[in-house]
Amino acid sequence: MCVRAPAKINLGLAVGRRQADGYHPLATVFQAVSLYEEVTATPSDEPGLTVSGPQAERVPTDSSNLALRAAHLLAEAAGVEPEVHLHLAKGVPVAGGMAGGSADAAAALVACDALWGTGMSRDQLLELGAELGSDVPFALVGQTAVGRGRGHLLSPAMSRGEYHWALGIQEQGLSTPQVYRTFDEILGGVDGEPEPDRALMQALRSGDPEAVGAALVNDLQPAALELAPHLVETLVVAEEAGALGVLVSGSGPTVAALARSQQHATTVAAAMTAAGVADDVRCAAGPVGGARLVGSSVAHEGKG
Ligand SMILES: C[C@](O)(CO)[C@H](O)COP(=O)(O)OP(=O)(O)OC[C@H]1O[C@@H](n2ccc(N)nc2=O)[C@H](O)[C@@H]1O
Ligand SMILES: Nc1ncnc2c1ncn2[C@@H]1O[C@H](COP(=O)(O)OP(=O)(O)OP(=O)(O)O)[C@@H](O)[C@H]1O
Repeated sequence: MCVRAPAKINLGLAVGRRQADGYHPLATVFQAVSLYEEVTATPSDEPGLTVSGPQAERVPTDSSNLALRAAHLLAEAAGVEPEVHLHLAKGVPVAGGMAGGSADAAAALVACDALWGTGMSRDQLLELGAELGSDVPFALVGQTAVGRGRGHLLSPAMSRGEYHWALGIQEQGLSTPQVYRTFDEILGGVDGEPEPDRALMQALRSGDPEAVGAALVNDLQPAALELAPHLVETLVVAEEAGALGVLVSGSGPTVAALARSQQHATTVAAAMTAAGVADDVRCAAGPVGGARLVGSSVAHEGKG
């Protein structure tokens, strides 16, 4: 079974004060974008995991891997043996703030569910996803959604139009817990429940990319910039190339620049490359759907 799951950009990320459980209450607006992880699940009496892609060597292949954890959690919930080999073809930057590991977990849940015929409901898969990580439920549903709680309680957000992004990727990732710790030190968050940005929600409803660009907001950005100050230059170069809005995605360090069109996204990406302010650049569009089956093992083998 082969399943594809998308990366995300947090168009808005409002972060409240750290709770007793160590997590922060969020009001985030996720958009799923067209960078994908592909997870292939094959029945095997020698369970294991292999990884391919440009940053494959940075991904753990032991039991800490989120995709393996997802397979084990599903097997336990369904009462089956986790006799599966997983292959991850990574298209999302590792530790980049775009939820690549979460996409792997979501894809592994859907692939193993199909392989084992567990018959889990969508809500059961979402619950298992939330146990694995705050961003996993969104990788299952995709499109545009508001995330509350730890980011795992989703409601669909009205959004019109297609959005084109230029992404500035860094070789050196940022640790999500460390970015939240730095946020605690320098800002701390406000008391009470954070709310999604009204201007952003309105801009998405009207499908106005200029207004969406102007409303992009990330409370974690100052913390990410504290830990990786060179990202300021990446933001400035993208802005000067005419981006409608620029921000650090989630916990960073990937910089997301909203462009006017697909062609303009290529121009902004080229400006980041020329200025040497990103180790790699990619273009992507959103919103796109969540984790879905793209082939069975028979079709996969047929392709050689
Ligand atoms: C930055 C975001 O990507 C924005 O969507 C997410 O908040 C992070 O989601 P994630 O990587 O799936 O995070 P998890 O695996 O659930 O948590 C990793 C760590 O991030 C911190 N964390 C995460 C989510 C949250 N609402 N508050 C937090 O403080 C905690 O230190 C936690 O131990
Ligand atoms: N399948 C996986 N792919 C990548 N990293 C994984 C995976 N499983 C566990 N990890 C570990 O998790 C860390 C964060 O990985 P990930 O690529 O999901 O970060 P991220 O995109 O910044 O996450 P988020 O945006 O959800 O905070 C990695 O540095 C790695 O040690």
